[in-house]
Amino acid sequence: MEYEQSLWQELGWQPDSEQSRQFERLYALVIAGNSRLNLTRITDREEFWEKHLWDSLRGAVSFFERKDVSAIDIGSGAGFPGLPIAIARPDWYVLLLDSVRKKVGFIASTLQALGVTNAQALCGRAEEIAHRRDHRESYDLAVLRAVAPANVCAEYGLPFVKVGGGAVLYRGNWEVREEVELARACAALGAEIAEIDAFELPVSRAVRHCIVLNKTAPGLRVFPRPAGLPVQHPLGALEGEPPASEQAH
Ligand SMILES: C[S@@+](CC[C@H](N)C(=O)[O-])C[C@H]1O[C@@H](n2cnc3c(N)ncnc32)[C@H](O)[C@@H]1O
Repeated sequence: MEYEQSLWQELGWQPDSEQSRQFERLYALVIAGNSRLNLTRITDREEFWEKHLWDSLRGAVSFFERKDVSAIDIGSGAGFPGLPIAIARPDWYVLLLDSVRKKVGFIASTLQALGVTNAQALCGRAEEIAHRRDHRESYDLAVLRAVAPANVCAEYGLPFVKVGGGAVLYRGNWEVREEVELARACAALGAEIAEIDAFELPVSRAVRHCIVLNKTAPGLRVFPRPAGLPVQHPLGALEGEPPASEQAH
């Protein structure tokens, strides 16, 4: 598997044989589940390795030096980026949250089939689950890929994060306007933008940005606002039409 070897070299992290086996099995399960559940448009094997496995790990790899991290993947869909992260770091705990029951069912059965015991799937909306005492400000790391505009993702994710913890927003293109809006949202949510990490995927050369947020202060209890409000009235939004790239990944 020369192709996969070169991907992992570029990431600076190598799966062991058990993790490679789990990635193979994950691919087979996603392809099998796709016909029933329409989970992803990425079905080509090499594309799956690059856009689902490599990309999922790329956003979290800078945290890999930390042990026993408690992480939450919000809007996990078929399990990305949280599932590859849970496979890569068996000492971490990863909660995979999504509001669509059939997707959460797929994640739960996949965790079982893969023998992944350090992750759980939960069905619910971020706006509701973040107010539960057992989840609020309880995680070292929140990851969100392709869920909503960045300022909305900040409102979904930061209330789950402990003070001193972080969030990674996986984005495609990145515009100045998004950064201004995100910075304004972060100011309301007790966080700051720590890093904007721009890179290209190793094969397709598609542009990606990982936006790293640091939680610096406890958040106000009003956040996240009730379901739907963060999208309808995004925190920190500037006047005028949002850029077309905001939802893109
Ligand atoms: C485009 S999919 C991305 C899935 C995955 N993160 C990925 O990158 O492949 C967005 C997912 O976010 C979920 N989602 C959107 N808003 C949500 C919310 N407020 N709470 C929980 N899940 C949400 C949707 O159900 C959907 O599965």
